Amino acid sequence: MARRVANTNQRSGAEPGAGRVGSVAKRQTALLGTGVALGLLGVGATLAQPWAIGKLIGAVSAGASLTGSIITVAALFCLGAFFSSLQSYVIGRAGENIVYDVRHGLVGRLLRADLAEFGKWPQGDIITRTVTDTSLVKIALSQSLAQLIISGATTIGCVVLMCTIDLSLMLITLASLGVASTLAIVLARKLRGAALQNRDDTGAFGSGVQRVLSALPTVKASRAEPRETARIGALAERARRSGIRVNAYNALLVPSMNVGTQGALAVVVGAGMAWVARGEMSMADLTTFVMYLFQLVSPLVMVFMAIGQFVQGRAAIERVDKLAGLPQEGGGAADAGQGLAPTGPLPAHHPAIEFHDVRFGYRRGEPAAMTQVLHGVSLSVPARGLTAVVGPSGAGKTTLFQLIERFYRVDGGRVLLGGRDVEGLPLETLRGLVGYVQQDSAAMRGTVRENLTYAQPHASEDDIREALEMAGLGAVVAGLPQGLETELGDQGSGLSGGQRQRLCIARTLLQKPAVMLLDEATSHLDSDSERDFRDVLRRVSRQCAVIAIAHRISTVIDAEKIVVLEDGRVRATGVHRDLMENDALYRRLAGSQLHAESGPAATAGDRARGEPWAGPLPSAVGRPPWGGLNEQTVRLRPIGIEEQW
Ligand SMILES: Nc1ncnc2c1ncn2[C@@H]1O[C@H](COP(=O)(O)OP(=O)(O)OP(=O)(O)O)[C@@H](O)[C@H]1O
Repeated sequence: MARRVANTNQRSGAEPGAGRVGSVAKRQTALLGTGVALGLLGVGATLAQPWAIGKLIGAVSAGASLTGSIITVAALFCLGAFFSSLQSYVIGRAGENIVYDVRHGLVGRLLRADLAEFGKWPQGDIITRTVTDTSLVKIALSQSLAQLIISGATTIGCVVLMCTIDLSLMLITLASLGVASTLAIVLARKLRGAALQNRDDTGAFGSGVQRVLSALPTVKASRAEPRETARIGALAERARRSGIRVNAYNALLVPSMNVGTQGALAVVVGAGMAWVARGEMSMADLTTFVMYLFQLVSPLVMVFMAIGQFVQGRAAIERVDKLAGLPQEGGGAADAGQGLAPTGPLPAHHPAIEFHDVRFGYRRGEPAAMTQVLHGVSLSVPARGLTAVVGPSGAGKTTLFQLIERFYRVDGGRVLLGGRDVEGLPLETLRGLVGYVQQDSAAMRGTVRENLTYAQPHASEDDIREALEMAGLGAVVAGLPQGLETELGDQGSGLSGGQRQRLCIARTLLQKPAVMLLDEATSHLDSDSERDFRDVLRRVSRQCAVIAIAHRISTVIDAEKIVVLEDGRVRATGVHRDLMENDALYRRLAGSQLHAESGPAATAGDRARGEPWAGPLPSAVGRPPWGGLNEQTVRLRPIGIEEQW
């Protein structure tokens, strides 16, 4: 019976991302409020300055004492500067807190994201959203929001005070500014669309760069540098074009306000001077009015700049919210800690792992189309000993492991660990009991020790030494310049493929799992190391259940149980000798391997016998139509090989 309709690990479908950033910003309300309050105090001091200067001019005209007026003006200047710098510090601090909270929360959600959903996102875009967009969120939610409030308050204050000085002059001013403001609002709308496009284009560029950098040796070996440079250049060009559009709207926004305010200034000074000449207005009032108009210009421009920034920031907020809305793993009763969480080894009377009629398919594309991979798989793995899974490429071997780890959920049937459905186990418990060495051994940048103790950060020195020895890596690590403290590069570069693989095996051994999953763990090992590794497997499989996916039948030839998987179905189960007798596919797999292993030996032998080796191909050798070796190439090969041809 098909119990589930979706194979993602999340329970409630896509999670709405909207509002996540907003709720993070709410935590900074107190600090932002303090910043805005300080800013408004600064606004008060600034708005009082023209009034105090008007008083000073009045005192000069009346021949009165100037001391009090001068002290007031100086005090207002100092207070304005003090509040403004304090406001700027407090708002900046709130901004940094916001970006920290957003990034911290986002990384947490990314690491707990459902793998099926996570895999749909280009990694470069994820990085752009996590690093660059979050910076824009900071600017939008702190600086521009505060600027909007403070400059808005200054503008309103100026307008009110100017109205009290001369209402007619103020109406003339507002009419001149109205045209510019309308234009600015239209421009701000266009800016938002352009900013959103530019963020997406920048994300696509980031993805393109990440894609080639993660496969640089392949790019070089395929001589694809010019092609990739052109392809990524085209992405950069798209980002450049949308960036220019953002810039153009930004460039129009502020000058359109400047032109409006300068026009207003010219009209006000002309009309005001005429009224002063007719005795309808005092010079002190006109001076104060013009000073307020000057004070109005800068905050008004700031309001529109802040709108521009906020609009760009909103585009970034939408992008970050969408990423933060990635469905999460777990979330069920078991993960909330209500499930019975077994600790320590699994009960010996239960099989370690059981698959009961498991059906599963990956979903790809939008709308999702399912490719059925497992068609009713049933198997069981004893609590101790080595169980091998063999089968042709694409048969679904790795998929079995992904379902044990609950990276994906089954569409039908059940997967049991120690007699309990993995669905009912908290993920933390499940993944603590199961050690997984992946096909592409995942080593990371960091020291050898950090890599080793990744799953067991507090492992003792004795345990580390034992795990290294068991994985056959003791001598290798001892020979490294700084031993365990030797730094490895990205993806563990600095070690050979085989050493990286053994490092990952040692890491899993250190975890002392109840079930150990080894996905082609010996593919990088040479014959001697493989023989040693078989001893390791023997030793480990006495302690726990070991399930090994093996392309090399020789690694698992003495396994207690071998499962042959073909096209997502269990085709046969047994020990090596039985399968050799009874299963044609197994015989073929084992046979082709023996053949493959004897091939290179013959070649090496031929070379060792000192057969003539013709060296590099002459440049005149033509390229056959299918791109492989041609007749001349064959003739250039050593005699032993030529005979084989
Ligand atoms: N993340 C994925 N999304 C979609 N399809 C997938 C995904 N991973 C694997 N598949 C498909 O599922 C099928 C089984 O893949 P799986 O990796 O389990 O095979 P395998 O037997 O381990 O192969 P190999 O021996 O080559 O590693 C393949 O056809 C593969 O294309």
